[in-house]
Amino acid sequence: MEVTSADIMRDLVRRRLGYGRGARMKFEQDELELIGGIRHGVTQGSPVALRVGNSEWPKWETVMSADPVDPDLLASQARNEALTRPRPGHADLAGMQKYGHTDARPILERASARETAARVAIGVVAKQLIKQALGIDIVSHVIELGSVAAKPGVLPTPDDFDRIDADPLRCLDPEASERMVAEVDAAKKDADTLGGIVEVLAYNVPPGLGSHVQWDRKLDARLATALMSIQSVKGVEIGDGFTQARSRGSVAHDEIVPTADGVKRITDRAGGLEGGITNGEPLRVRAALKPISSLNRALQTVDIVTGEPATAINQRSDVCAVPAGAVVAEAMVALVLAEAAVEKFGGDSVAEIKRNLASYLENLVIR
Ligand SMILES: Cc1cc2nc3c(=O)[nH]c(=O)nc-3n(C[C@H](O)[C@H](O)[C@H](O)COP(=O)(O)O)c2cc1C
Ligand SMILES: C=C(O[C@@H]1CC(C(=O)O)=C[C@@H](OP(=O)(O)O)[C@H]1O)C(=O)O
Repeated sequence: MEVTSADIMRDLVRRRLGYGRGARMKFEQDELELIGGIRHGVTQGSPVALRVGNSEWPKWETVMSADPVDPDLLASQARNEALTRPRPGHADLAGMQKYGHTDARPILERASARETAARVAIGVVAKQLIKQALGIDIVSHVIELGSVAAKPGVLPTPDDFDRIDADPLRCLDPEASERMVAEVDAAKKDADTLGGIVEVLAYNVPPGLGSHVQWDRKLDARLATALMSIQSVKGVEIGDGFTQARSRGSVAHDEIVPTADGVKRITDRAGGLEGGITNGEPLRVRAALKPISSLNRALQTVDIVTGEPATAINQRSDVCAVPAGAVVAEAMVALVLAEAAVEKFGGDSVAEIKRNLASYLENLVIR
């Protein structure tokens, strides 16, 4: 299939955008290198390997050196002070306890959402596969930020893609977006941070991805794991899951009616998934991100070395990373769908997957 560094860079750039990101996003650059598996813009069937460097890395080489370094050199680097005051909400304390460190640096660098650059980059390969072989389009948007919610029930289509990206909060509702900007400004002024909710939709998903037969083959469970693995995600919703839970059965489900050539559902409250299997309706999932845990108004903690009460590590940070979280969520959904598509349709080339898909659709018991 076709995939170029320009395709991958496009999503890497999208991940860095969004109102409320910290200073790092402005001066750091993602440096992409395609290492293997792609030749002249076409995958070869061999594994695809890519590397996403950080243009700021040279400044960190001493601090993060694998081998012992001259203590005088270390001391001359301001950033090298031991980080002994773990931030509530970050991985700092749990990681220090588990791995036996008194310095949070090794924990926070590994836990950092910097890692999501790699997920977004490889997610583009997955997106290209599901687009070229199955015609699937993925779109994401921010539906809540802090206390502001976008108008409910407005679902973006692939035609809205550029409009969403042009919005500072990646929100489809311009009036809500304006209020979200104000909420980010207010949180920043108060030295505080914000979280929010993102929604990802996938269009043209064929019925039959995932399976009800085994817990670990259910596609809703696999999507939930993938989304929950994103830093700061604390809740996942499939379709209207939480609203369904508060409704009666008579208004919670998607009734099925006959059409000229098969059947259709008159609503999509289930988000395109029933029994852990895609049902042919648009796939719709949500992820809730908690507020960033590095606050300028630092929270109470304990200094791990002295045992004394302290205020948490306070360093430059995002006020809100929800729009970036939406782009990462797109990548995770694409990776899960690509895996499920290859399981279901097999094939060693795009043409073969297409043939297998066409034959499956043609032979569906009920269309
Ligand atoms: C795109 C993105 C950017 C983030 N930026 C920050 C940040 O600047 N400061 C921070 O403390 N946490 C940030 N986080 C969240 C932390 O990485 C996360 O809270 C931490 O790794 C602990 O994991 P958990 O929240 O999933 O438990 C960010 C998360 C995402 C998805
Ligand atoms: C570097 C990125 O995000 C980082 C994710 C992150 C965290 O704790 O998750 C904390 C911040 O970095 P630091 O506290 O080290 O300055 C973000 O800038 C990135 O997204 O490329």
